[in-house]
Amino acid sequence: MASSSPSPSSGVRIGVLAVQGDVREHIRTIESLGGTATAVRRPSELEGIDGIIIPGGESTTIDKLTRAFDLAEPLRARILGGLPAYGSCAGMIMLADVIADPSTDRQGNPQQTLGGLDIVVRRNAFGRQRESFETDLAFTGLADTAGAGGNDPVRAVFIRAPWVEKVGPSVEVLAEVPAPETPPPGGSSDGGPEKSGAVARIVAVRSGNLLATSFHPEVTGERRVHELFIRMIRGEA
Ligand SMILES: NC(=O)CC[C@H](N)C(=O)O
Repeated sequence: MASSSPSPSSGVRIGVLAVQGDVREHIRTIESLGGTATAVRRPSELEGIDGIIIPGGESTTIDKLTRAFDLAEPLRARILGGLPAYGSCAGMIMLADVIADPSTDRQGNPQQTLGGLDIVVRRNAFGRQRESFETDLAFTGLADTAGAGGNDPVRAVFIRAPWVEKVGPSVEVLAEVPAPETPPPGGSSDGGPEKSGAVARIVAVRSGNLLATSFHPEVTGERRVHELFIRMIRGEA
Protein backbone atom coordinates (compact mmCIF):
# COMPACT_ATOMS: atom_id res chain seq x y z
CA MET A 1 0.00 0.00 0.00
CA ALA A 2 2.52 2.56 1.22
CA SER A 3 4.90 1.84 -1.64
CA SER A 4 2.26 2.46 -4.31
CA SER A 5 0.70 5.59 -2.77
CA PRO A 6 2.09 8.86 -4.09
CA SER A 7 4.69 10.65 -1.98
CA PRO A 8 3.16 13.60 -0.11
CA SER A 9 5.59 15.81 -2.04
CA SER A 10 4.85 14.51 -5.51
CA GLY A 11 3.38 17.06 -7.87
CA VAL A 12 5.17 19.95 -6.18
CA ARG A 13 7.52 21.85 -8.51
CA ILE A 14 10.14 23.92 -6.80
CA GLY A 15 12.56 26.26 -8.52
CA VAL A 16 16.01 26.84 -7.05
CA LEU A 17 17.54 30.21 -7.93
CA ALA A 18 20.71 29.07 -9.68
CA VAL A 19 22.93 32.09 -10.19
CA GLN A 20 25.38 31.21 -7.40
CA GLY A 21 25.54 29.12 -4.23
CA ASP A 22 24.70 25.60 -3.11
CA VAL A 23 21.99 24.96 -5.69
CA ARG A 24 22.63 21.23 -6.12
CA GLU A 25 22.24 20.46 -2.41
CA HIS A 26 18.77 22.03 -2.39
CA ILE A 27 17.74 20.21 -5.58
CA ARG A 28 18.87 16.89 -4.08
CA THR A 29 17.00 17.50 -0.83
CA ILE A 30 13.74 18.33 -2.63
CA GLU A 31 14.11 15.32 -4.92
CA SER A 32 14.82 13.04 -1.97
CA LEU A 33 11.44 14.15 -0.58
CA GLY A 34 9.70 13.20 -3.84
CA GLY A 35 9.31 16.75 -5.17
CA THR A 36 10.49 18.10 -8.52
CA ALA A 37 13.25 20.70 -8.40
CA THR A 38 14.46 22.81 -11.30
CA ALA A 39 17.28 25.31 -11.58
CA VAL A 40 16.08 28.85 -12.32
CA ARG A 41 18.42 31.05 -14.35
CA ARG A 42 15.98 32.85 -16.66
CA PRO A 43 12.73 34.71 -16.03
CA SER A 44 10.85 32.15 -18.18
CA GLU A 45 11.94 29.41 -15.76
CA LEU A 46 9.84 31.05 -13.05
CA GLU A 47 6.74 29.95 -14.90
CA GLY A 48 5.05 26.83 -13.60
CA ILE A 49 6.87 26.66 -10.28
CA ASP A 50 4.96 26.33 -6.99
CA GLY A 51 7.76 27.70 -4.82
CA ILE A 52 11.29 29.07 -5.00
CA ILE A 53 14.39 28.35 -2.93
CA ILE A 54 17.14 30.93 -2.64
CA PRO A 55 20.28 29.03 -1.70
CA GLY A 56 23.22 29.81 0.56
CA GLY A 57 26.23 31.42 -1.04
CA GLU A 58 27.22 35.05 -1.17
CA SER A 59 24.34 37.50 -1.04
CA THR A 60 26.23 40.32 -2.79
CA THR A 61 26.94 38.00 -5.75
CA ILE A 62 23.44 36.53 -5.78
CA ASP A 63 22.04 40.08 -5.76
CA LYS A 64 24.27 41.27 -8.61
CA LEU A 65 23.67 38.23 -10.82
CA THR A 66 19.94 38.10 -10.13
CA ARG A 67 19.70 41.67 -11.37
CA ALA A 68 22.08 41.05 -14.29
CA PHE A 69 19.96 38.07 -15.43
CA ASP A 70 16.77 40.19 -15.23
CA LEU A 71 15.43 37.88 -12.55
CA ALA A 72 15.17 40.33 -9.67
CA GLU A 73 12.04 42.19 -10.78
CA PRO A 74 9.95 39.17 -11.86
CA LEU A 75 11.01 37.27 -8.75
CA ARG A 76 10.11 40.21 -6.51
CA ALA A 77 6.72 40.44 -8.23
CA ARG A 78 6.06 36.69 -7.85
CA ILE A 79 7.03 36.72 -4.16
CA LEU A 80 4.85 39.77 -3.58
CA GLY A 81 2.06 37.92 -5.39
CA GLY A 82 2.30 35.03 -2.92
CA LEU A 83 4.85 32.61 -4.42
CA PRO A 84 6.18 30.61 -1.45
CA ALA A 85 9.91 31.16 -0.93
CA TYR A 86 12.53 29.58 1.30
CA GLY A 87 15.94 31.20 1.79
CA SER A 88 18.90 29.58 3.55
CA CYS A 89 21.73 31.82 4.79
CA ALA A 90 22.48 34.17 1.86
CA GLY A 91 18.92 33.31 0.76
CA MET A 92 17.62 34.60 4.10
CA ILE A 93 19.48 37.86 3.43
CA MET A 94 17.89 38.06 -0.05
CA LEU A 95 14.39 37.67 1.44
CA ALA A 96 14.93 40.28 4.17
CA ASP A 97 13.34 43.70 3.80
CA VAL A 98 16.35 45.33 5.51
CA ILE A 99 20.06 44.48 5.85
CA ALA A 100 21.62 46.11 8.95
CA ASP A 101 25.07 46.23 7.37
CA PRO A 102 24.77 46.00 3.57
CA SER A 103 27.94 45.88 1.56
CA THR A 104 28.42 48.58 -1.05
CA ASP A 105 29.87 48.36 -4.54
CA ARG A 106 32.65 50.56 -5.90
CA GLN A 107 30.17 53.29 -6.74
CA GLY A 108 28.88 53.20 -3.16
CA ASN A 109 25.55 51.57 -4.02
CA PRO A 110 24.35 49.22 -1.27
CA GLN A 111 23.50 45.61 -2.11
CA GLN A 112 19.80 45.01 -2.70
CA THR A 113 17.44 42.30 -1.57
CA LEU A 114 14.29 40.83 -3.05
CA GLY A 115 12.55 41.46 0.26
CA GLY A 116 9.20 40.17 1.45
CA LEU A 117 10.16 39.23 4.99
CA ASP A 118 9.65 42.00 7.53
CA ILE A 119 13.00 41.41 9.24
CA VAL A 120 16.32 43.16 9.73
CA VAL A 121 19.27 40.79 9.16
CA ARG A 122 22.90 41.28 10.08
CA ARG A 123 25.39 39.62 7.74
CA ASN A 124 28.36 37.59 9.05
CA ALA A 125 26.90 38.23 12.48
CA PHE A 126 28.50 35.52 14.59
CA GLY A 127 32.05 36.83 14.47
CA ARG A 128 35.41 35.50 13.38
CA GLN A 129 35.89 32.82 15.99
CA ARG A 130 32.51 31.36 15.15
CA GLU A 131 32.60 31.97 11.38
CA SER A 132 31.50 28.40 10.90
CA PHE A 133 30.00 26.15 13.53
CA GLU A 134 27.50 23.37 14.02
CA THR A 135 24.96 23.02 16.76
CA ASP A 136 21.68 21.29 17.65
CA LEU A 137 18.62 23.52 17.59
CA ALA A 138 15.04 23.24 18.73
CA PHE A 139 12.91 24.15 15.68
CA THR A 140 9.18 24.86 15.80
CA GLY A 141 6.75 23.34 13.30
CA LEU A 142 8.64 20.30 11.98
CA ALA A 143 6.91 17.01 11.30
CA ASP A 144 8.18 13.44 11.49
CA THR A 145 10.05 12.13 8.48
CA ALA A 146 11.45 8.67 7.95
CA GLY A 147 14.73 9.92 9.40
CA ALA A 148 13.75 12.06 12.37
CA GLY A 149 10.86 12.99 14.65
CA GLY A 150 9.26 16.41 14.63
CA ASN A 151 10.64 17.28 18.06
CA ASP A 152 14.17 15.99 17.49
CA PRO A 153 16.70 18.84 17.32
CA VAL A 154 17.93 20.08 13.97
CA ARG A 155 21.65 19.68 13.29
CA ALA A 156 22.42 23.17 12.01
CA VAL A 157 25.53 24.24 10.09
CA PHE A 158 26.30 27.96 10.17
CA ILE A 159 28.77 29.32 7.60
CA ARG A 160 29.47 33.06 7.94
CA ALA A 161 25.81 33.19 8.78
CA PRO A 162 23.50 36.12 9.34
CA TRP A 163 21.22 36.45 12.34
CA VAL A 164 17.87 38.17 12.49
CA GLU A 165 18.12 41.29 14.56
CA LYS A 166 14.52 42.47 14.41
CA VAL A 167 11.22 40.93 13.35
CA GLY A 168 7.95 42.62 12.40
CA PRO A 169 4.60 41.62 13.89
CA SER A 170 3.80 39.20 11.04
CA VAL A 171 6.95 37.15 11.61
CA GLU A 172 7.04 33.96 13.64
CA VAL A 173 10.37 32.93 15.22
CA LEU A 174 11.05 29.22 14.62
CA ALA A 175 14.57 28.80 16.08
CA GLU A 176 17.15 30.68 18.11
CA VAL A 177 20.77 30.09 19.10
CA PRO A 178 22.90 31.60 21.90
CA ALA A 179 25.30 34.22 20.54
CA PRO A 180 27.33 37.22 21.75
CA GLU A 181 25.22 40.11 22.97
CA THR A 182 27.07 42.72 20.95
CA PRO A 183 27.12 42.27 17.19
CA PRO A 184 30.73 42.16 16.06
CA PRO A 185 31.79 45.25 14.12
CA GLY A 186 32.54 43.89 10.66
CA GLY A 187 32.08 40.35 11.92
CA SER A 188 35.24 40.35 14.03
CA SER A 189 34.10 39.59 17.60
CA ASP A 190 35.84 36.87 19.57
CA GLY A 191 32.76 36.33 21.70
CA GLY A 192 30.88 33.07 21.86
CA PRO A 193 27.94 31.57 23.66
CA GLU A 194 30.28 30.20 26.32
CA LYS A 195 31.24 33.77 27.33
CA SER A 196 29.06 35.87 29.58
CA GLY A 197 26.62 38.18 27.83
CA ALA A 198 25.28 35.56 25.42
CA VAL A 199 21.73 36.18 24.25
CA ALA A 200 19.37 34.18 22.06
CA ARG A 201 19.67 35.21 18.41
CA ILE A 202 16.95 34.43 15.91
CA VAL A 203 18.07 32.02 13.18
CA ALA A 204 14.83 30.76 11.62
CA VAL A 205 11.65 32.66 10.78
CA ARG A 206 8.41 32.28 8.91
CA SER A 207 5.92 34.85 7.70
CA GLY A 208 2.98 33.60 5.64
CA ASN A 209 4.46 31.83 2.60
CA LEU A 210 8.04 32.87 3.36
CA LEU A 211 10.53 30.76 5.32
CA ALA A 212 14.17 31.54 6.10
CA THR A 213 17.02 29.96 8.05
CA SER A 214 20.47 31.38 8.88
CA PHE A 215 21.87 27.88 8.56
CA HIS A 216 22.06 25.20 5.85
CA PRO A 217 19.83 22.15 6.41
CA GLU A 218 20.63 21.15 2.82
CA VAL A 219 24.22 20.22 3.67
CA THR A 220 23.62 17.90 6.64
CA GLY A 221 21.01 15.54 5.27
CA GLU A 222 18.39 17.31 7.41
CA ARG A 223 15.18 17.15 5.36
CA ARG A 224 12.52 18.36 7.76
CA VAL A 225 12.95 22.08 6.97
CA HIS A 226 12.43 21.42 3.23
CA GLU A 227 9.54 19.14 4.13
CA LEU A 228 8.00 22.03 6.10
CA PHE A 229 8.45 24.27 3.03
CA ILE A 230 6.67 21.69 0.87
CA ARG A 231 3.80 21.53 3.37
CA MET A 232 3.60 25.34 3.28
CA ILE A 233 3.32 25.19 -0.52
CA ARG A 234 0.57 22.61 -0.26
CA GLY A 235 -1.26 24.72 2.31
CA GLU A 236 -0.75 22.06 4.98
CA ALA A 237 1.42 24.10 7.35
N1 LIG B 1 26.72 30.60 3.91
C1 LIG B 1 26.22 31.71 3.43
O1 LIG B 1 25.27 31.72 2.66
C2 LIG B 1 26.98 32.95 3.81
C3 LIG B 1 26.25 34.24 3.58
C4 LIG B 1 27.24 35.35 3.33
N2 LIG B 1 28.00 35.66 4.50
C5 LIG B 1 26.51 36.58 2.80
O2 LIG B 1 26.53 37.60 3.38
O3 LIG B 1 25.87 36.50 1.80
